Amino acid sequence: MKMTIGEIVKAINASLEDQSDEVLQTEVNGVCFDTRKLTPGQLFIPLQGDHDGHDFIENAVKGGARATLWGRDHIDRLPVSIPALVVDDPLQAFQKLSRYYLTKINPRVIAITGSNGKTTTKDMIASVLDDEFNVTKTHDNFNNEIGVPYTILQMESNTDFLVVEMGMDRPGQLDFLSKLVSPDVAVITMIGEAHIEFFGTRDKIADAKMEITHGLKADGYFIYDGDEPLLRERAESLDFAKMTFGRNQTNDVYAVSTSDGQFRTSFEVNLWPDKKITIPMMGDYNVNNALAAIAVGKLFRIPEIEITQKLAHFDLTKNRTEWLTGTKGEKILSDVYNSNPTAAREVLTAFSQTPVVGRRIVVLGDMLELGNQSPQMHASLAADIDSNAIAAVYLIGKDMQALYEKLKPFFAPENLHYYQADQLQQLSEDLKRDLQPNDEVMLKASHGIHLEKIVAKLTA
Ligand SMILES: CC(=O)N[C@H]1[C@@H](OP(=O)(O)OP(=O)(O)OC[C@H]2O[C@@H](n3ccc(=O)[nH]c3=O)[C@H](O)[C@@H]2O)O[C@H](CO)[C@@H](O)[C@@H]1O[C@H](C)C(=O)N[C@@H](C)C(=O)N[C@H](CCC(=O)N[C@@H](CCC[C@@H](N)C(=O)O)C(=O)O)C(=O)O
Ligand SMILES: Nc1ncnc2c1ncn2[C@@H]1O[C@H](COP(=O)(O)OP(=O)(O)OP(=O)(O)O)[C@@H](O)[C@H]1O
Ligand SMILES: C[C@@H](N)C(=O)N[C@H](C)C(=O)O
Repeated sequence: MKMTIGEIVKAINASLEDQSDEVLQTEVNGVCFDTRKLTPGQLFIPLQGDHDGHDFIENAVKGGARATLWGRDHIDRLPVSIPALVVDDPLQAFQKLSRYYLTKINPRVIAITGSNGKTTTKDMIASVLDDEFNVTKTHDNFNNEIGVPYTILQMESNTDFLVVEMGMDRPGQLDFLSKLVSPDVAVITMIGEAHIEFFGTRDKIADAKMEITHGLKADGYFIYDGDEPLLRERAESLDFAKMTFGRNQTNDVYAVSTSDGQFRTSFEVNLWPDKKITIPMMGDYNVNNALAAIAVGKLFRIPEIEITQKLAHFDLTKNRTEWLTGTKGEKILSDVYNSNPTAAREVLTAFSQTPVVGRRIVVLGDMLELGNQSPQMHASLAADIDSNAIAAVYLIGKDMQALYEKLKPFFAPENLHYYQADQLQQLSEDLKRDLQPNDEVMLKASHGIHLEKIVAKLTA
């Protein structure tokens, strides 16, 4: 992104003391809200976290910030060494600037949400489009009221498509994000139980997910999991053009056959009979993510051969069904970015079918934000852990105790381990000790449990 300070001042209606041409014509080359990642020439945006971003202005200046937004309630500490664009609320100004920039660049916008599969589907869609078009996509998991404006402001001036992931954990959030980006295409991958603590039922999660259509352009497309009744019944009342994907043959795009592999999954799709499509990852559920990407590719007339090739090779964001090798040579399936019952069940099913020379070992951490249903939801995973397929289980977190109790009758004590949430270090040491070169170990937990620290130790 390149904009002059004068353009930014106008776009967000900021106050600026020094209105000299020299200042107004100064160009910034990006935005940053974390001085630890700031590069010279950027506009610093002080946001509120546990600390106040305004407290890091000296770091911003040292880091080469060319200008900064500045909250009016901090006017007593107005910086003088770099232009300070004074606004009522830096976050709202950040969002307003992103809206202005989006309108200026005017790409086609594909917005993706869903309880699971957002990041994977986003990566697949971006890959399918990026030969024919200039694509900017969400990086990492930057999918909320900060992450989406940040993604918008990453666009270059020649961006044709913005492929943006949208997350939510409260009603109203997707309404805001959808109206911020005015998508040409809105995609819902599926409805699970993520963040059900704040909704109570999957029905209410579906209502919140449907908010992604609130900003959809009148001639836009709504693409969704047609096998999900909660989405089908809500889509019926919408006037938008629609495309469905899934396994039922009533869908516009459906998988005809699938074959699961450890490192790749193949399937055929109704659009191109007898043509095998391969994705470089395990998990039958990822076929659905690929079907959504195929629907988008078809919508924008990407040739079938190109869609197939791009799905076979795309850069999946880390910590999602990612195979790694441990220091002893053991195979590690790292799926540690987040977890919820549907996602955990899907990965356990896929992992239990992988070919293995040694033992299959499962490491599961708490699934957060499930509310008062959480213990039962944790215990329910016992149905997906077959002691004939899984040799040993390691569980960590308060609610994983419910699963631990459920599994006791099926595993010898030496093969069933339970750890309190603050015993991550002990779990790590025990796994380091117990894992053997021929083992395969899968790890999955909510972000807040930080199993990525264990993956780092096992692969260091
Ligand atoms: C505001 C901010 O930057 N927060 C990030 C910060 O949090 P923290 O409270 O630790 O900030 P600090 O108190 O340290 O600092 C305050 C600000 O000052 C900046 N700063 C600090 C030190 C310094 O030396 N220089 C500085 O400039 C600092 O950058 C702050 O701005 O750090 C955390 C750890 O890195 C970040 O996690 C935190 O990021 C917040 C959470 C955030 O929203 N980041 C977005 C870019 C984002 O999209 N993050 C996603 C997570 C999104 C998510 O959880 N999505 C959910 C659903 C959506 C729910 C939504 N309501 C929500 O809660 O987010 C999902 O299910 O996907 C990500 O990173 O994964
Ligand atoms: N279509 C799907 N159906 C069910 N589970 C899925 C699906 N796609 C992915 N998953 C599971 O969800 C995990 C996270 O995938 P991904 O990061 O793509 O989803 P996400 O919606 O971005 O998740 P989060 O909101 O936690 O970032 C995967 O590793 C897998 O366990
Ligand atoms: C940050 C919050 N929206 C989130 O993603 N919570 C999950 C459940 C976690 O922290 O693991």
